[in-house]
Amino acid sequence: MIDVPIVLTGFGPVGREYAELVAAHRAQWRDQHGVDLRVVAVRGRSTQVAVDGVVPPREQWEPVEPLAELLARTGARVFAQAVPSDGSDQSGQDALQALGQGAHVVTATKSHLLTHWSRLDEAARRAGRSVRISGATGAAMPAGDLARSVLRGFDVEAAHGCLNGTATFVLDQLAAGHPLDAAVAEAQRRGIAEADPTADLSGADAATKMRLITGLLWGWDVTAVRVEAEPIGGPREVEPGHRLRQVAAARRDEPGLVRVTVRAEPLGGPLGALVGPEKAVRYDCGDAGSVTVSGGRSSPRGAARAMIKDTIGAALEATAGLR
Ligand SMILES: NC(=O)C1=CN([C@@H]2O[C@H](COP(=O)(O)OP(=O)(O)OC[C@H]3O[C@@H](n4cnc5c(N)ncnc54)[C@H](OP(=O)(O)O)[C@@H]3O)[C@@H](O)[C@H]2O)C=CC1
Ligand SMILES: N[C@@H](CC=O)C(=O)O
Repeated sequence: MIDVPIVLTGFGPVGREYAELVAAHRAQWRDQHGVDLRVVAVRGRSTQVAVDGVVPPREQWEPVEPLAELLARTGARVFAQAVPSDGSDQSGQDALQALGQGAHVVTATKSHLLTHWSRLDEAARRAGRSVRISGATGAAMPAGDLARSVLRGFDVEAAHGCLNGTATFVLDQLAAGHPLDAAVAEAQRRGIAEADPTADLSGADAATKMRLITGLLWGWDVTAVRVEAEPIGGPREVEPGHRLRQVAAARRDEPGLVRVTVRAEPLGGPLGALVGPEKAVRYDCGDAGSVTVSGGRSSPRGAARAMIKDTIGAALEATAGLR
């Protein structure tokens, strides 16, 4: 049995779902996978709490101690991150700290991956630990797993994806005649859209996820990838049998560039067929054909499930680094 003490940072919708899943399924995963996942501590912005099963109510949390001390004291094997993708340097520093102390990093947070990509990869390889980022590349849809390992040897030529659940949901609401504000508010109510939906609508979030995918797929330095993005505007005429979709794309023969466009996709195709906030990525694999991954819940629960998958994967598989 592999013991997996976990320090979880971030107790918003995703972090709460993650902690609940671990508490509810610990015995099952012990039997099924031979791993004993247990959250031993949870940290917020300024408070933390020791955990033994269910996370105690916030009134019982105490001021945070330095992360290094918490990781050492708990013997953390996994450092799970579900903190805001707000561009702060802290999440990157925390992940580097955890790797330096011998923990794997599992994250749904995206922004520090863009700024710390190479440093995280190097630190993880040095420590012989993994950085797993499925939750950051499309919640429960395993597009990142395909890019990281499953399609090795297929020589992927291009990737096209609907990677932002809010965008797909909002475009369909607009097509059904609802105003933009109402569509975004409903996406927020469902926990899909960010509190500030700018990155959902501008294409920046989809571009971020595609940048991460290119790093996993082709080893691009995601920090340096350029983005050209078309924002979602008002309603638009679309030819029959098609739906508007926000599509993020990258090609191996155009290294360092991700494009996001709003374009008509056929209803019968993998991107046009998406429902609600579902996501999909099509990988064009030359003589191996096209491989599409779609579905997987796009929600805090879906992101938490992706983090669970990554936690179990990091504990069981002998990989190091981001890829
Ligand atoms: N919602 C979704 O469907 C998906 C979300 N994601 C990503 O998952 C991440 C988490 O999202 P979500 O659960 O919505 O929560 P939030 O992004 O709203 O994060 C809130 C939590 O983060 C904590 N926090 C903020 N800063 C720090 C810090 N410096 N150190 C420790 N904790 C901190 C807050 O602490 P406190 O409680 O003390 O305020 C709070 O517990 C985001 O990066 C998001 O982009 C990824 C895929 C899907
Ligand atoms: N706001 C994002 C949530 C996950 O990254 C989305 O709509 O996909």
